[in-house]
Amino acid sequence: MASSATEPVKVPVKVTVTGAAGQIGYALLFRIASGQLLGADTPVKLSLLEIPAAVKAAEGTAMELDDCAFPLLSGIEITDDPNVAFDGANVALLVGAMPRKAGMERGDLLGANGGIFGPQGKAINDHAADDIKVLVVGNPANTNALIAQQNAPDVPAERFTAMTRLDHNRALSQLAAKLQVPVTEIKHMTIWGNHSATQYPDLFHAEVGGKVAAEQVDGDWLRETFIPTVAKRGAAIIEARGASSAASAANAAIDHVHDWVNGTEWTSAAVVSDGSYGVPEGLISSFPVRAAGGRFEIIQGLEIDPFSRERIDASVRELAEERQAVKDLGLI
Ligand SMILES: NC(=O)c1ccc[n+]([C@@H]2O[C@H](COP(=O)([O-])OP(=O)(O)OC[C@H]3O[C@@H](n4cnc5c(N)ncnc54)[C@H](O)[C@@H]3O)[C@@H](O)[C@H]2O)c1
Ligand SMILES: O=C(O)C[C@H](O)C(=O)O
Repeated sequence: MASSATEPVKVPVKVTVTGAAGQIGYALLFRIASGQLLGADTPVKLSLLEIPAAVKAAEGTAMELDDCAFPLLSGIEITDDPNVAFDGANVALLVGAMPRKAGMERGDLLGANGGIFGPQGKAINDHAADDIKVLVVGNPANTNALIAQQNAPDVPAERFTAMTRLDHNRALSQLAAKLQVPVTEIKHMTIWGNHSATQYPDLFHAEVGGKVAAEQVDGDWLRETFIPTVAKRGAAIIEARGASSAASAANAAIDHVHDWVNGTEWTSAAVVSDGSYGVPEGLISSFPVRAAGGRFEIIQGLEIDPFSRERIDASVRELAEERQAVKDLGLI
């Protein structure tokens, strides 16, 4: 329907998706185009970045996107050149990277994937729109985000984030099943640290029915079942599916950016540390965050008990080691 003279016509938001021909890309693009990322009144222009060998497959996905006749989709471009893909981008979803195979940890991918994120960070620095927001999904996500951010010195560091929303959603689901409550009853869930097996899903600040979640489950379940189930869920999915999570990862990416843009009282996201909670400045670590006015802000003032302190410190130590490793590789 044509808009009337009095209706403001919204300029399409340019959303760049890397790894567009991959598994997550396939689960993600249709949801972005349907309005689930930015809202039902925001037109989007998709920019798909792929390696040359996968451009044809991305073209096939674009044909399918066309065939959906999404009212909000104002255009699709496909390229293997990051400088083109990020030109004028408002939102960048950095998905394109190799997934791990059974028996690997996500950090084992640093050598294979780290090199992707420096050039992409530079292209974002040189070409993206002033309001660019970046979510890194490709693993190891926190340190890849750090590499991109360090290669984009002109972009405010806070615009670079990494995805721990899948871990957050997994934690909600596991706790809801244990307590036999709807996920909507759970408030203030938090993932701290790295998107890795050292991550710390925290039930000492989570609340169910207004009461601390950790007090509603037994300590053994919390330590021996809940934490490892959430932290190792990615490996369990790989074991079961023979491929890494895709639709749930795409869903988490939608949740992350949707809440970043539209606001939320409390979620988990890996953001650049300002030193809060003893996390060394500059590391991209998961925190409890709120979002307002298009900005994430680390929720302050939480008391950290000794058990949680130890877990957070262990995950943050791993992030510091990964930062050192990419320094040694000359990636930052
Ligand atoms: N943070 C999370 O919670 C989370 C969750 C699931 C998966 N992941 C990670 O997301 C990444 C993608 O997973 P997938 O299942 O979609 O993998 P996939 O192998 O199906 O797709 C990856 C795609 O990226 C493309 N690609 C590779 N290098 C590229 C580059 N330089 N520029 C653009 N595209 C490039 C490949 O051609 C491929 O099409 C993996 O690293 C995986 O481990 C992260
Ligand atoms: O675990 C993986 O390697 C994929 C992804 O990071 C996940 O958490 O499912």
